[in-house]
Amino acid sequence: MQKPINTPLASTVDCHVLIVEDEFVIANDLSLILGGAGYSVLGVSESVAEARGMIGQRKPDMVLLDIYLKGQETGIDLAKELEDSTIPFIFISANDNRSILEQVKATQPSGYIVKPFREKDILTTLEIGRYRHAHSAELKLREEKALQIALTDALSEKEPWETKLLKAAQLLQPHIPFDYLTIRHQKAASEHTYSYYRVGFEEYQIIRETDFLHLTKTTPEQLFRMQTSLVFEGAGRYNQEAFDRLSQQNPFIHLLATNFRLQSALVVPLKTGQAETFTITFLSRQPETYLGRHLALLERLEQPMLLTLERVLAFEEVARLSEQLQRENSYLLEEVKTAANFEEIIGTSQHLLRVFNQVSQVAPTDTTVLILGESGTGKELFARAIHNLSSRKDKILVKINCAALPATLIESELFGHEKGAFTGALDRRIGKFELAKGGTIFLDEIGEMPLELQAKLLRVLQEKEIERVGGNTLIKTDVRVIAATNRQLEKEVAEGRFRMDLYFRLSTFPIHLPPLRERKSDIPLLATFFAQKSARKLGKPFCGINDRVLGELVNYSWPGNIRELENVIEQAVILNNGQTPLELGRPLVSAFSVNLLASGSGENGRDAGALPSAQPRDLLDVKQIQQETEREYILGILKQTNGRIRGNGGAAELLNLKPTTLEYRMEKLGIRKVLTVYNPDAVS
Ligand SMILES: Nc1ncnc2c1ncn2[C@@H]1O[C@H](COP(=O)(O)OP(=O)(O)OP(=O)(O)O)[C@@H](O)[C@H]1O
Repeated sequence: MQKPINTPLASTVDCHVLIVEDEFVIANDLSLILGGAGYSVLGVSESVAEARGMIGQRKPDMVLLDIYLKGQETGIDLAKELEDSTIPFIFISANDNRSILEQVKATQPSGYIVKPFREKDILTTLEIGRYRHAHSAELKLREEKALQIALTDALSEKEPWETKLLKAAQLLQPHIPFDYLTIRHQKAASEHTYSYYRVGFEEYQIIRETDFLHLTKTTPEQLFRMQTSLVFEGAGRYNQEAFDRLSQQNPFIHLLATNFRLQSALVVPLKTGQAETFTITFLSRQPETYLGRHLALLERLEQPMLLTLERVLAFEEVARLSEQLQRENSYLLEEVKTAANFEEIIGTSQHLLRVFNQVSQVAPTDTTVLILGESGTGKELFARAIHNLSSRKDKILVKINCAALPATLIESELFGHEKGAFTGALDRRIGKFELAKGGTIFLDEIGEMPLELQAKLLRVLQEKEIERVGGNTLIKTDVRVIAATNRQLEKEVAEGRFRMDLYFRLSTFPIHLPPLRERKSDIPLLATFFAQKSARKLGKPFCGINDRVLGELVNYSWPGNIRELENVIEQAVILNNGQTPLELGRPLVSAFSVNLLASGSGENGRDAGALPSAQPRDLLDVKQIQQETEREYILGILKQTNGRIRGNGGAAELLNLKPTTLEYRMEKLGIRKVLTVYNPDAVS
């Protein structure tokens, strides 16, 4: 419940009264009456201009005001200014013309005394006037305090800015009227404008940028240019000619004025300590809406609003950072799982030593690196090594597999998106490029990137700027890019699936990782390393690898490269009793063949088995190896299904192929269908 208002009036000595009266005798009379009652008379002015001068020197606590004065201006003109400056005034006039009285009433005087007057009339009206003024001043103060609290609450709510600011606008309306309100929020690298159009008593239409462009027939570029030319250094009110001038100087205000028939404005820029600015512009259809008291109210609200905004922004920043931290954290957890130090790259073959040299050369620079090599040759491992040997090693390495995401999602995954950028974009999300700030981004399977996105990636590499999906601002990036592919990018370029310009941009420093079959001397080392690692993981003793087994490993062609070797050894360790040297648990049939089979079946329109006959020698060898591997793999599956091709659990189903396609491939690979009963000796 509110406390009853009972403000004691200041003593008459402390009440300074200005008399604005051009008749000397009356003015003198008034001075004597006031002086006799103990009031301090500030002075007597004969004209509005003179009164203004005196008020400028010292603000009176009360003005006794005649209507007709010396000069052009009347007491009513001055009354408007007094009201605006919240100086109470009492009219003293002999005028009883009705229209004049109407005008007098509109100025909300604290009293009205008709000439000729008695001393008693003057002193009583003065007393009542002072009391009413003090009373309403306190009421206003309370109202203002309540407004301040309500604004703080509205702005602190956990809602989007658009909703919060609408609530704040609704709260301000009874105090500062407007027909159109725009709030422009500028940050270092981005900005957003919120606009509200009053369409009913308490009804507002949110004017979003697209609506605005449509309504005003403007292009986004034009709007951006107009808005950026709009700079308000301080608060100001613009009525009548001042508004016309503002609108002439300022194309954005002009656009608003013509499209929404606006005629006056009140502007206040709020600059936060985080170097963000909120420029609030109230606009009205009336030519003289904004008074000094509106501006004064805004100036009084400025500090509390700034404090609230700074707090809310700081809170948002903390939330953003903690989200970033959480993301980084989940990456780091993944990192722990896949951690691989440079020392853990095993191999002493000439091929590998050459790669080590290249890695040490390029790692400390910020150069983009393209790692080429078959699947499982260690591309990711080397990407991590490059990151770990660079000055960015204490920052995050973010990996993105371009083949694992649907084309429609890669862009948002890489660059992030704004809320509402597409169906399902419920929140703003930062992309991997932003996440990798200061660190490295590893774009695995770059050859799978859709053409349209390749253009955007090229721009990012050249300009070092990204744009979120659905966003309209460019964000600076500081990220080193390492890309990898198992495709022959030159062939992809020749066939129009990969942009040549991006290829050249990426291949500034290419590193070719040799397939395992070309560095057989590393196989025993790697096998022993993986066996020890698995044994440690499983808590088993390791008794070495049988020589015969090592021989088998060295002679195998390893189409799945090191990953396949690692899997084979891990299985062998699982099956090993921990007391005898390692034996292979199964014949060497490559799991990697699934990929070959898939690409060979023409799913992506890329037939691995359909190389043109004029290929160089080494490519033909590859083709033979692929066919051999595919043959082995199909045989392996047929063994599992006891030779059954069709139906539930048949080889075609396991291979995710149509039975006729499988039969066709089997025929091509020389596998005959007589294999109906599993006979391990016959197949291995
Ligand atoms: N020289 C090496 N020493 C030790 N481990 C290795 C070596 N090269 C690769 N590996 C291991 O082999 C596995 C496959 O390597 P990685 O994932 O880096 O290959 P990739 O070329 O990126 O494969 P893909 O093209 O299929 O993504 C990983 O477990 C990696 O740790």
